[in-house]
Amino acid sequence: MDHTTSEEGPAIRVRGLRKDYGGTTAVDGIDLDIPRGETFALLGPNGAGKSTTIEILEGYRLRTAGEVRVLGEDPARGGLDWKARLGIVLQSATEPGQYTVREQLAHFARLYPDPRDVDEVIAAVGLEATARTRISKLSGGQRRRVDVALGIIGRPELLFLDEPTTGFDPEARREFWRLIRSLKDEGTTILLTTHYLDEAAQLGDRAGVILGGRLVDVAPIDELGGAGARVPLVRWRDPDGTPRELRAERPAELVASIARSLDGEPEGLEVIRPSLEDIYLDLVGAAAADARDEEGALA
Ligand SMILES: Nc1ncnc2c1ncn2[C@@H]1O[C@H](COP(=O)(O)OP(=O)(O)OP(=O)(O)O)[C@@H](O)[C@H]1O
Repeated sequence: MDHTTSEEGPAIRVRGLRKDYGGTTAVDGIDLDIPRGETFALLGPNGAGKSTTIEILEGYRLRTAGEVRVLGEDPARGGLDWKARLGIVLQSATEPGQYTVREQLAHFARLYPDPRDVDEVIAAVGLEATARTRISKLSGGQRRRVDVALGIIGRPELLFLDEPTTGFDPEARREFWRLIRSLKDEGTTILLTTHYLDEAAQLGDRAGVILGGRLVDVAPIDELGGAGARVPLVRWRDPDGTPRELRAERPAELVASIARSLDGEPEGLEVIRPSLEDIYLDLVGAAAADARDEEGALA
């Protein structure tokens, strides 16, 4: 289904967003635009402010300050028509009720104007074998699939996924990725938080790294951390055992010159291409060091 609507502007527009919980500032001045049709991965360590941000966008939490538009509406005032255009998978799992998987989905499907077919959704999340099982009898990972199914049953224009695959086994995670790609192909805009960097790399068009309530980087997935972050690292040991490492744009040339200078095979040779996880950890480490320097300067 084509989700293009006559509305102008991005799916999500955030300016100067702030959220204080008593004396704690959880979100500290975020600016972000997410165009329609994009899959955006919000990354950051525990307590960084991801869920708070996403819950404000969903209309679940009120902001302290800033401007927010989600599908053209202020989430603090969004009505039922607006809510029906969103799909939400919260971080905390569904309360297991009396109902079977199929009953629960059929019930929720009736709340939306143009729901997906219940059996199609059950198949998409791989719950055919447990469709007639009470949710309370499912495993943690199976319940999480029910959460995802409930998030997409209403054919949302914008889907929020807060750590959707926590508790999934590797095969289920791959099935879930296929499902998300098919939603993406239909034009669904997706905002995802995850601690699995491979998931962000697989699904995200762009990612943002949030730390201490601030966005410290926003970029296309394969440009996160800047060009320098992707330069391969060559490691080896000198004949006396001293560990050596150098970054090299052209690692083959460097390895050849090391081999020539040693007149043989370098000990412990490794050429490492930084993964998204390495780049993310470097970014978070560098931003935490900057924050400590700032605090030190103010003290
Ligand atoms: N209801 C609340 N009352 C008070 N403080 C809160 C509340 N919810 C979150 N916080 C605080 O706000 C900060 C951001 O929390 P948030 O849940 O948004 O982080 P997160 O990035 O989603 O973390 P995680 O990866 O662990 O889910 C944390 O310091 C947290 O302790």
